[in-house]
Amino acid sequence: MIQGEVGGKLYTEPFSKGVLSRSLTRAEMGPNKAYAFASCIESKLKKTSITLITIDELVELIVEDLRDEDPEIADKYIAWRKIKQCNDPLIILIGGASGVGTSSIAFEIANRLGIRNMISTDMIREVMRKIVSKELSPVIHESSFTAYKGMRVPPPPEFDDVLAGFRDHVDTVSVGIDAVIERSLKEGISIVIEGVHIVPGFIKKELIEKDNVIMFVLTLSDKEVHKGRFYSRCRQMWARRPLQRYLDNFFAIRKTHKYFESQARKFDVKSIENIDVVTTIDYIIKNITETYGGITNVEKSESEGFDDD
Ligand SMILES: Nc1ncnc2c1ncn2[C@@H]1O[C@H](COP(=O)(O)OP(=O)(O)O)[C@@H](O)[C@H]1O
Ligand SMILES: O=C(O)[C@@H](COP(=O)(O)O)OP(=O)(O)O
Repeated sequence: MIQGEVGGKLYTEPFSKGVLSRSLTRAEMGPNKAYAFASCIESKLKKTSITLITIDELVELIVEDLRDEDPEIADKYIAWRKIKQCNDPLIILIGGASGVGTSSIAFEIANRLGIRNMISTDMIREVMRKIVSKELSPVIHESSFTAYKGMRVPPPPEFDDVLAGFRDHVDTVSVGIDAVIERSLKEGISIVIEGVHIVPGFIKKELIEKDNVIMFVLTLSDKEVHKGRFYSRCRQMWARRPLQRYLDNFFAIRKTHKYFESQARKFDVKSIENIDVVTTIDYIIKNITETYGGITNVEKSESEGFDDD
């Protein structure tokens, strides 16, 4: 039996190969290998006369064997456990101009960390559009990069139209994003929020200053690579968004991209060139472990938003 602790209370449960292999896949071990490894750990436990082992002792045993099997996976497993053991819910914000890959990366990060809640800011905006009429806020009824077309009073000539519209659009949607963050903190739910509206400088200061609210910005400095992402996105069978619209507005989208870069610098938000998915994910996980993983060390329960493994 395994002995763990939740909120100061001890509990015991049988060893499960399924639970352990799921944790190992979070550390990027292939599913078959993970199941085989978990079976070896089970046999090892059966061979000893120990009938009760604490979670910490079990983890020590796993890490020892993992180090022999694959040191890189051992490090990833340790990093993942560190994040999972923190007391507070984790709010991960991933922003970037349209097409840079925020939804793809957010999905992978949520998977890796076992976070079951994820929302795109496009969805938050869609709810807001039902509440706020086009007459009242024309900008949020546009895309972020065409928002300038909805501005009732055009910006003074010294301002860039696209960026003035973008800022207005993001500022409005940020009210909804703040609400999702506040609710997640109140309920103790970990969540990944992603999209073009996650812009440094726009989320409420008191929220973004929390250690467990962590923002990243994705970039693609090569504009041809960026353009290519719209082609690959629109090739997917289920994609319903017309390629031409993004190509026609590509110049405006690049302006917002530049704005993301400068805001990230100004507000000291980590920005990552999203060239290779694995590199981007590893960077984000490493960063979260370093900035947040070392804070507290109380076992998390399932209700706090992570998968129970
Ligand atoms: N690191 C990456 N390497 C290669 N392709 C990527 C990467 N990140 C995203 N993509 C692809 O680029 C396209 C746009 O990504 P998506 O996540 O939809 O962007 P966004 O949500 O920022 O608009 C998708 O087809 C996606 O599969
Ligand atoms: O407003 C915008 O910039 C895009 C963001 O979506 P992503 O490209 O980031 O998914 O939404 P759209 O109006 O094109 O549906």
